[in-house]
Amino acid sequence: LKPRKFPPGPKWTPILGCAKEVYKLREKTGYLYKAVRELSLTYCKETPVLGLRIGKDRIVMVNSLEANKEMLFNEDIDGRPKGIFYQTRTWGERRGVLLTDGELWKEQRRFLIKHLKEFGFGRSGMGETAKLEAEHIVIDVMHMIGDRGSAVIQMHNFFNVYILNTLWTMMAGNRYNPSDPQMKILQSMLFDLFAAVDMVGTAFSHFPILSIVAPTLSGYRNFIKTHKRIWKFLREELARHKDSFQPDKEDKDFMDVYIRALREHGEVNTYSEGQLVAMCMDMFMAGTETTSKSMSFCFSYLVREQEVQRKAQEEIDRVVGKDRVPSVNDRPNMPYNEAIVHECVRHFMGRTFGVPHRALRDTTLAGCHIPEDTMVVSNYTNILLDENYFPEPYSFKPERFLVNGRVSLPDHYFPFGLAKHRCMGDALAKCNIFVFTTTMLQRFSLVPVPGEGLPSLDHMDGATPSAAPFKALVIPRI
Ligand code: HEM
Repeated sequence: LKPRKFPPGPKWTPILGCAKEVYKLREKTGYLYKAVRELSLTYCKETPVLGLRIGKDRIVMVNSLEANKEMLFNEDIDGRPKGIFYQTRTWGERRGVLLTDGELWKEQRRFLIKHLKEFGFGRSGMGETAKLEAEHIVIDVMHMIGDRGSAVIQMHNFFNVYILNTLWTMMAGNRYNPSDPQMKILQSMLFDLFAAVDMVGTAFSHFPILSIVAPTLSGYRNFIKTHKRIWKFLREELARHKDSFQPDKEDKDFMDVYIRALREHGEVNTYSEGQLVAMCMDMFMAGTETTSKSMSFCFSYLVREQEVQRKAQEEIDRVVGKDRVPSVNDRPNMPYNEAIVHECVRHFMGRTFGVPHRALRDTTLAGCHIPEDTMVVSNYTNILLDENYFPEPYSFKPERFLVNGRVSLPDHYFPFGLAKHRCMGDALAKCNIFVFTTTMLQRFSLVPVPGEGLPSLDHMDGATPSAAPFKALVIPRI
């Protein structure tokens, strides 16, 4: 039964809830965020929250700016969802930092941030790592171009491994070559997984019985297969670290720090080897998927909008010149390029939902009753793609973040969340996007492939949306 004063929404039927209506609208519009918008227009004329039930899950979508701020600062809604979808990825237990809450999340998040800083996270070392990766990008692109004068490059997932490397250097002390066969498989499996599930779950999480009676159809089998592959990759990395660990030598990366803590204190409180693997998995997923998909939107628009590209290159040539590579320290002097970073993150987050929260106890939101264990999700579309906040929201206009030639971020721009669960990696994401984009544009121009038209404005739906696959003709400038 729908609880009293629960946010308005479609009627609930036994077992399915309103799954049928959501599914039909999603089929019609092609995207979950558009289905949610249509439902909100129908049922929530006066309330900024939409109440759904899909299978076993009570879900509240938070639509307005004010309601989102209220939700993100409400400590009663500071939990993360529980259940098969969120726990199968960590061996049936609650582990990691992305989808946990309470003491475990608090202690481990603090430990992770504190020690990652030793390896440059959130500090100047981060810019240096990004610069090194950007240099690899230039070498790899030049290699693709060879002596042909230009190359057609598949762009929508081009930056994935370089982005992973900036994080992995700190987490596990190594970088991967984009042509590494194991990394290629892992990245493509992750891409497919994120396209097949939503932020709020997937068929087998709303209807757990499907994981037994229809494991393939419900996506359960694929979910397990992808996770097994990632677990194997991480466990091998851990085994290598344990074998080469030398207690009297300085720690080289976060894995070393954690291994030292386990050797010195044992598996006490919330510390365990499983927790280390789960945190690496969280960082692997949250850290690469989000940034690389923001960059897919960035380059899709840069190829479409040659004028934006020209303005960015003019600023790069003026501030950095051609004799050195751009660095994150150039950011204060390059407002247009910095604004490009914010604009591409806006396009990415405007098409996705926040990481789900969970009501830890009965509470209220926008005057509605939110019972304990309800999933509560920020709907960023209604802020980041709302024309009242961002005029012509579907255009790519870096200028919207510039006031008197300087970057100025409005209060309604918070694509990394707010309050206690705010994204851990925003500084890294912004640094990578800035350094990779400016280095690419300093060295190359990207134009539509002759005869193939402009990159599509469509995009791929999923937990993290991506620009539709596209290619660009890449031509050296220097
Ligand atoms: C463009 C890139 C990114 C965007 C738009 C983004 C956005 C977000 C959002 C909206 C949240 C949820 C906040 C909430 O629950 O209220 C989040 C959480 C999180 N992000 Fe990011 N993120 C990005 C990149 C990264 C990177 C690079 C990392 C890793 C270094 C990362 C790690 C995390 C983690 C661990 C959490 C969970 C935080 C917690 O619950 O304590 N993210 N992110």
